[in-house]
Amino acid sequence: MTPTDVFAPAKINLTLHITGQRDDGYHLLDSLVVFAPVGDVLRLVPAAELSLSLEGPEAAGLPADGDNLALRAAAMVGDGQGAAIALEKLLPVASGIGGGSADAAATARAMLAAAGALDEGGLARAGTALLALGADVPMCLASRPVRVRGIGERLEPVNLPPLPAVLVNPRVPVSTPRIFRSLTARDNPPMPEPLPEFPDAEVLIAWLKDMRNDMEPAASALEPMIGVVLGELAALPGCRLARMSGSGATCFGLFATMADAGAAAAALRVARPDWWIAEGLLGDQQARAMPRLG
Ligand SMILES: C[C@@](CO)(OP(=O)(O)O)[C@H](O)COP(=O)(O)OP(=O)(O)OC[C@H]1O[C@@H](n2ccc(N)nc2=O)[C@H](O)[C@@H]1O
Ligand SMILES: Nc1ncnc2c1ncn2[C@@H]1O[C@H](COP(=O)(O)OP(=O)(O)O)[C@@H](O)[C@H]1O
Repeated sequence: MTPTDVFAPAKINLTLHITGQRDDGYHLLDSLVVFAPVGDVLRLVPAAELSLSLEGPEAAGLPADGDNLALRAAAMVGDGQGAAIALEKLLPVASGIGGGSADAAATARAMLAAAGALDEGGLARAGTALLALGADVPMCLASRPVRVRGIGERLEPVNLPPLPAVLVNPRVPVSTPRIFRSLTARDNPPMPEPLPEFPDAEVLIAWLKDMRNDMEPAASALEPMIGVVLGELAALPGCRLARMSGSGATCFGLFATMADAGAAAAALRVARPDWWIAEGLLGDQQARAMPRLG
């Protein structure tokens, strides 16, 4: 293995319909998922054994041992290969944007690449195995716009126009199982089948307004700060839609242009210096930086 840098982009659930529950308690989803140009960065260097070091502004409190999802993924797909993994943690933890799953997926891609197995078959096998680490891992392995069903293992690529967005986390960690447990309805309608065509961002945003995140009411009830974030995002000039991602607390605002999104993010940074705020084009394949191999 030569030193390898990989990008682990944030996952955004543009929609998150909870459509049922399996006998084992896991919930069935129907979710439109895109990836953001903001994410964690990992460097893998050849070594005799697997090890992990953590750095970056969001690393505090993360496990650096065998509980870390990056290390667990490396052990599961690495076929005995060693690697010194340096994780620069830039995404807030437990925030509805799948940072741990993204780290696991990015590490797995790098290990597969090193083993010469970064192909459709290798990725599919890794997705099946790594579902045990988190229902978000298969979608993070895809790292492109997808419609996600099942508990997170059924993926269908979709073509979406890139969406100018502002991401906001009010620094309230949210436990995913806790929000799932507190849902009052678990049999909500899915998205339409098939999905319509989305010729541009305006059409997509108009359609998204009729869709939902079914975890948003329960999460906002447990963490009222989520409602505050949604209100402040919606009030920013040019914001077309404000919604929560995943089980929260990160929310996104969608805008017509990146100029609007940038101005909104700048204004919010002044008003809310303690919040985690990022802007960028969601689902922009040009901005996708993974894997940067070699
Ligand atoms: C809600 C979503 C939407 O993308 O995102 P996040 O909020 O985590 O980002 C995911 O489904 C979360 O996936 P992930 O965070 O990987 O969940 P896991 O670690 O597999 O599961 C944590 C717990 O959430 C519950 N869980 C998870 C996924 C699912 N489809 N149904 C569930 O009921 C289970 O109680 C499980 O024990
Ligand atoms: N590399 C990692 N990055 C983030 N969280 C991790 C990682 N490894 C293990 N975890 C654990 O996984 C849990 C979920 O974290 P995360 O993936 O950030 O949540 P979410 O999907 O809600 O954004 C946290 O409790 C955290 O301690």
